[in-house]
Amino acid sequence: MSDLAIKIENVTKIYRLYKKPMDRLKESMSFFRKKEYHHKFYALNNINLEIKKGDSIGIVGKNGSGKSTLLKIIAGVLTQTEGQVMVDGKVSALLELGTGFNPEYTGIENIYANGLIMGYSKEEMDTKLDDIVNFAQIGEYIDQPVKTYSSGMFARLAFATAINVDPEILIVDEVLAVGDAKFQIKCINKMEEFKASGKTVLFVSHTLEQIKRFCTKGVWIDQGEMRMFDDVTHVIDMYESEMLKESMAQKALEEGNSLLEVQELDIHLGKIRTVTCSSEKINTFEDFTVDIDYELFDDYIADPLVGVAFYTIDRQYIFGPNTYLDGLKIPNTKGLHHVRYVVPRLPLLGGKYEVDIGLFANKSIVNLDYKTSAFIIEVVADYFTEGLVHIDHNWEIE
Ligand SMILES: Nc1ncnc2c1ncn2[C@@H]1O[C@H](COP(=O)(O)OP(=O)(O)OP(=O)(O)O)[C@@H](O)[C@H]1O
Repeated sequence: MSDLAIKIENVTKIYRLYKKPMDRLKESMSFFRKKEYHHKFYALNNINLEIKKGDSIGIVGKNGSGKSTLLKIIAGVLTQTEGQVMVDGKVSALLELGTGFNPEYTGIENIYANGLIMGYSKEEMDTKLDDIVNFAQIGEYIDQPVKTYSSGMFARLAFATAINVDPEILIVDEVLAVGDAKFQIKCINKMEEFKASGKTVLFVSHTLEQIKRFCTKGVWIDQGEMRMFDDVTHVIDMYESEMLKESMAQKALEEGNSLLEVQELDIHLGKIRTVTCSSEKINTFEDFTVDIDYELFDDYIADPLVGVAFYTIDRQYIFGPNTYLDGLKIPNTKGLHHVRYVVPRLPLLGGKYEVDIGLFANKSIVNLDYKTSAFIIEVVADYFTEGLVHIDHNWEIE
């Protein structure tokens, strides 16, 4: 666990859903024959995740996909049905508005109550109180019961409390959307400070730009399952492209296409057919090529592009050029096409590297096909040095 802040193993959360309230009662009364009146709903299904200390993780997914459920389980306010969650460090969680606050208590009383839950004494909270109250800036409302607060005031108090109690792990679930723009900027700045001091942040937001700017890694939860855990830009790109595909399919449905046609449109716009690299074992500074055959199934595909991305074995992103960024137009007509990616004098140093291949449309917004780790290359370096890539250089001596 030493460099891990959070480890989640095979976590599943099941809710029992009953058609009628009466069914719940009937089930509890059926002692002997144990008849079941519910069906199981998997809010999370077998999630595995390792989050390193200092990581800032953005969690995305459609409404109801399980993001808040995951955060609540990590924060310890909800128990998983199956699996293990290990958390190393003090957690401060800003969950849905209202969680963790007593509506009858005043702002001040809630600040102390929250501190107590996190394991701080009254004396310790006395020293933090001024920072919290100054950050929240809700004036004399701080002495009123929180049930009288507007949602914006509530968000201010919740954020001020969570960030000023010195947690090692900060969990922020969408609450920033509630505050006004000025307060949002203040919160993001505070979160940046928090991140810069090497602490761990988990952040759910439907504002993808916010996640892209703030987080280093992304998690995509889809119908309770983990679709992706990778470099944040990659996750957001794939997520956005899927959302766009879905809205294109929805539009086509609304325009009267049959479901079959829509499914065709959704799935079969294009496909990577074959990927062949010049050699899977290669020396540093050797020429390296990748031949990619792709097929398009329609003539109207706008601005297709092919990308190649290099990753380390533990998925650190190294380099990911694509034909569009390099100013090259590739064939966009129906049929089979071929592009060759050429690297003269491969500058990678010794080690194994994963290579992803992607086929996109609309200047990389629509993901047509993506092969994560299409192949792995082993690079042998005669050149004796350390690191990932060789950077051309000279030494000069006066
Ligand atoms: N107490 C509960 N009983 C039954 N189902 C529940 C309960 N709590 C949550 N769910 C269901 O679990 C699923 C996941 O909910 P969750 O709140 O984690 O989604 P989310 O990704 O955070 O959504 P949003 O983006 O809308 O906040 C949803 O379908 C929700 O209806």
